[in-house]
Amino acid sequence: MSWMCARKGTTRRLACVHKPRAAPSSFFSLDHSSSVSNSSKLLRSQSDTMARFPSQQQSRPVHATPFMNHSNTPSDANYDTANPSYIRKYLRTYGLTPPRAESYETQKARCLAQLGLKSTPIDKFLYLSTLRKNNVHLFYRLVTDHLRELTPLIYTPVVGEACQRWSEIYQQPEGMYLSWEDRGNLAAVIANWPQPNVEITCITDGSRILGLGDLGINGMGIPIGKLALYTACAGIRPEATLPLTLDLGTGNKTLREDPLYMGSRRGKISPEEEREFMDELMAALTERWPGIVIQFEDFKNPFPALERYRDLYTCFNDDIQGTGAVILGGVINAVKRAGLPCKEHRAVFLGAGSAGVGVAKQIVEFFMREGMTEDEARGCFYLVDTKGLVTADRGDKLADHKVYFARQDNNGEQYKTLEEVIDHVKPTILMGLSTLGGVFTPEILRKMADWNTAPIIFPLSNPSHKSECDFESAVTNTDGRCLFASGSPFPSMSFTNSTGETRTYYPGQGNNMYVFPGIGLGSILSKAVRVTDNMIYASGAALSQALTAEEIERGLLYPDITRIREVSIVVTRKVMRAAQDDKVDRETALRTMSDSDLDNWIKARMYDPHTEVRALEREVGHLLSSLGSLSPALNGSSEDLNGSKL
Ligand SMILES: NC(=O)c1ccc[n+]([C@@H]2O[C@H](COP(=O)([O-])OP(=O)(O)OC[C@H]3O[C@@H](n4cnc5c(N)ncnc54)[C@H](O)[C@@H]3O)[C@@H](O)[C@H]2O)c1
Ligand SMILES: O=C(O)C[C@H](O)C(=O)O
Ligand SMILES: [Mg+2]
Repeated sequence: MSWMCARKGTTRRLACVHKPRAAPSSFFSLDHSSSVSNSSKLLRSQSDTMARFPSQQQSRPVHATPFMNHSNTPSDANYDTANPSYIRKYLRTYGLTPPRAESYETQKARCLAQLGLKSTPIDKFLYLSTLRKNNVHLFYRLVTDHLRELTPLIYTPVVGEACQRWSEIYQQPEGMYLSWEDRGNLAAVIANWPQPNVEITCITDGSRILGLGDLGINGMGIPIGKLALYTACAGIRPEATLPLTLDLGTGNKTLREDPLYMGSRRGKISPEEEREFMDELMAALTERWPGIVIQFEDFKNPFPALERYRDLYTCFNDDIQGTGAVILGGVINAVKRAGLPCKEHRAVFLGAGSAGVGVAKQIVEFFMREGMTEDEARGCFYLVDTKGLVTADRGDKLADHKVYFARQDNNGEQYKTLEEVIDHVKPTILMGLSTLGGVFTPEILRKMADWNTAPIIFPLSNPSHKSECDFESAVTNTDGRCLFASGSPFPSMSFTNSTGETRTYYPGQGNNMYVFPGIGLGSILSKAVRVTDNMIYASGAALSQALTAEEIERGLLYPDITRIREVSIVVTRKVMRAAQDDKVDRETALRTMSDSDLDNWIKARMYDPHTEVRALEREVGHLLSSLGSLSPALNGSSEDLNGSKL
């Protein structure tokens, strides 16, 4: 599916113009002099893309290695109070932590108690950031064991406030910043990243952070938060992730005038300059880490970059494609529950941006797979932007990505407001991807309930206060009949409907966090040379099938969030199968593996923070026994006091 070629039948190929600038020899006085070279030029073809992968590329290691922090010294995770004494001695941290080797449960109890002492969400966010820095394995043990409670603190909604206040609350380096001023030298700057084996990066330029607008480099919270979920939900090792924020200027004048703002004061660079910068960036990233998966996030206009790079690099755009897939998963289930055939659905989308168009296109694909023609499927969609219903004869120049959905059947009439559009369409599906909190008013919700037995209502804008309506309003104004999913989490609620039945209602969280971890891991493990449309679709379809009987019984549209790690394995497998079907996988030996063997193979490669100390113990044990020097003085076990044997 070509995002920039919205007019049917046209295929616009963008010329790849890349003019690397020579790095001044004095740019950095570092011993790594990998400035942009000829070999880092934008790769031009599939065979070039294949050539990026060394033929002997190793499978990712299953064993644990001591975690290295950003200055390439042993990180504070090596001071884990769960480490038994002989590990502390091996790591030379013996004596530097209190003597007792603690169980995970004890550690977690302390962390949760400390977290409870923090009174505001941002204080909790900062506490967790510091914990991740101080003891990465403990942080992930805590997060994976308390996903429901902690995800909102490290991701949406709290990450939204963290981004708005990033330059005020900044405490420590946690990712990489690349500036327009660094152009020509991006490879040299990237060489500063201390981790040698990066497998995935999440990149933003901060220009559309959630529904909060242009936040410039303050958007760094997003790549950090997303990559934390890659680790927590799909087990990509923390040190294999690179949060990356581009300082390409900001259109946010308030930020530029804020003395604490940590980015450049320039206005946003032009689209042409951005393209030049991105060309160099993509080449530099893949030059250093040939197998890297590149995820674009929260760019204001992400369509040109996706179109330009999708066939050249292993990359995807989470807001267009990840969101499309996750909502596809929820819609497949909602359509089934609503009981209407696809062809009888009419979907109104408030918001015709990256997410709106990305979601609509995935559902078109679903309707087509259910037997409709492309024109019939497309005809079910009514997109609304700031100027009203997107029509072909509206009189303004439509952005390329909207043209595909422009209505031609409006008989010259233009519908300017959401209310006018929904009265005209009487939709069965109402989607919100507009950044306009509360715009699905009680009146609109009641109309949806009048027109439909089971209205599908997905207010998907983030964070919570940008949601087009909250769960309570949707339930109460539809008499509990809506099929609901929101981008940010809402609590479940008890409600008595008009027939006097009281029950608990559970909101769905239609957030791309259900799919991007699996898309990323599937691409890494299959060593995909590209991320294809089938891989994206497969992630959403897999998600729709991942519910248990009990979850279906509870009326859920998405699996319970506490099962997300388990669900990510299935999503990963389906993404890998789609990569195999499309023959973009390089780990071809996996093609003949059975599904259950492949699941086990995936699982064995997932980072599990609970087994890190045990894995380290095994590694040190093997090392010492192979040296024949496993002396009693080096023995020890958890919950022993360590100090007795030196
Ligand atoms: N739930 C998820 O997983 C998920 C994923 C991606 C994006 N989102 C959310 O979706 C929202 C939109 O993201 P995007 O990337 O599409 O942004 P975008 O800027 O590309 O698109 C926003 C769209 O909303 C429209 N809009 C804005 N104000 C409007 C108004 N007053 N009336 C009518 N339309 C209006 C714009 O015209 C545009 O079409 C954000 O809040 C984002 O957080 C959610
Ligand atoms: O970041 C999220 O929570 C989802 C999505 O990518 C967004 O931009 O809102
Ligand atoms: Mg996003």
